[in-house]
Amino acid sequence: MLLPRFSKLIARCFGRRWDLKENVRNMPHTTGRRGGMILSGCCRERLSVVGCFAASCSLCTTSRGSSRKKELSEKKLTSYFVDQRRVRLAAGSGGKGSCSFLSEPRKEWGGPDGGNGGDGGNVVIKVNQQVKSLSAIAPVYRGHDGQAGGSKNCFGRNANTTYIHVPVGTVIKENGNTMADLSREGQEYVAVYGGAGGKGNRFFLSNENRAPVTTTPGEKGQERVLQLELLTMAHAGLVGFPNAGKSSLLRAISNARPAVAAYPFTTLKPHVGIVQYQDYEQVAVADIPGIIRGAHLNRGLGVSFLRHIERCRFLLFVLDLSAADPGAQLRDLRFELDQYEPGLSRRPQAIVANKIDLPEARDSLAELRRHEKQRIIPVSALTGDNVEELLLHLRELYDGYLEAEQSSGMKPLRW
Ligand SMILES: Nc1nc2c(ncn2[C@@H]2O[C@H](COP(=O)(O)OP(=O)(O)OP(=O)(O)O)[C@@H](O)[C@H]2O)c(=O)[nH]1
Ligand SMILES: [Mg+2]
Repeated sequence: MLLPRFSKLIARCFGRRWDLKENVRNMPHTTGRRGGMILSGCCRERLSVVGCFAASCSLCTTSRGSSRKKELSEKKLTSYFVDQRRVRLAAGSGGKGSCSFLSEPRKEWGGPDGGNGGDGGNVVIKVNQQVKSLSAIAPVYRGHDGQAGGSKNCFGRNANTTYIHVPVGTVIKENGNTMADLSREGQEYVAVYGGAGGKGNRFFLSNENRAPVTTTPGEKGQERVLQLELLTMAHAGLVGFPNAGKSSLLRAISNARPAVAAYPFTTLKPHVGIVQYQDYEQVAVADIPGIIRGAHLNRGLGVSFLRHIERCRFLLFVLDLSAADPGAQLRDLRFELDQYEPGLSRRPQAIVANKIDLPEARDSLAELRRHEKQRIIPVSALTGDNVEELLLHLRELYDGYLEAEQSSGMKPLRW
């Protein structure tokens, strides 16, 4: 019996009688087991020292009320944006044919009855609007194999198709050649075909051979290695140097909430914001990570994000009026775009001169206007000054795009 022995010990430690029945719940660090009491090692010490603050003692920490929810590691909090993936695809093989002969009472030579195998499953790449990046794409996909044939002329079941869900705007390439451009919701591309099922011995029955034992195995499924590339789908792309205020501008004109901070390369993945007009037209604007001089040589974030500009129907060059030479910024941006794809900088565009609220901005704007013939829209993403002019110009660009698409018989991209 443990209880009387511990009551004596406790009473000796605290110099007074300890009524166990009343103080069981107040007793420090005790756990019950079949009516008896056991003390943890650290709590035994506590009885003699009075006061245990060992952090490793879970019972003590609980009694001090300091149990906090375990914080998530930084790794778990970070969401990765993946816009490129290489996948190996193998379709399912066909099921093998069966070799069997019917044998029933009074039907000893019932003849061959082995069924054919089922076809292997295809692997299909399908657009799903809920998927936003290629991060969930596995490196290898294997289709299901067809079921083998059975006796009594039972055919094996065809395998189900394996679907790989990708975001809108995924381009499928093989050895650098574009195989498919999935730009509409629900669009599918059969990447690899499953093998045909094998033949059972019933298939080989003929007048010459009344008892064939021949069967064929199922065909192997097709195998391919494909590159998946995600190109952000948007009408307009915000192109500018780091810190020019692209994310701030997207916040000012849409409901998107990309991070804004006073250091370069705050934005590390493209964000798409939707600008809503009163006639229910919606223009998608993409905030592309900052581009610096030499981006085509992989400086800064490199060419990886220039790819996203490729899909934008028109461009909004965002210049920082607080920087030394905004004209040079514009020249560098155009140069980088042309290095990536010749003629990319000549897409329909608007030049947005940001940070007009700053005192030095007026001079920079005048200087910029002197060298640039094109229309320049001065705005302040921070205070919202003159954002209306930008919205009107954006709508003009959008209407121009709709007209161009309709006149060429194409279906314009609508959000
Ligand atoms: N005064 C002023 N500051 C601005 C304006 N627009 C943006 N900023 C500031 O400029 C800094 C950079 O803004 P961001 O919107 O993060 O710039 P960004 O172009 O998205 O930068 P990256 O994501 O690094 O490419 C932030 O401190 C903003 O508060 C503006 O119109 N006026
Ligand atoms: Mg940004």
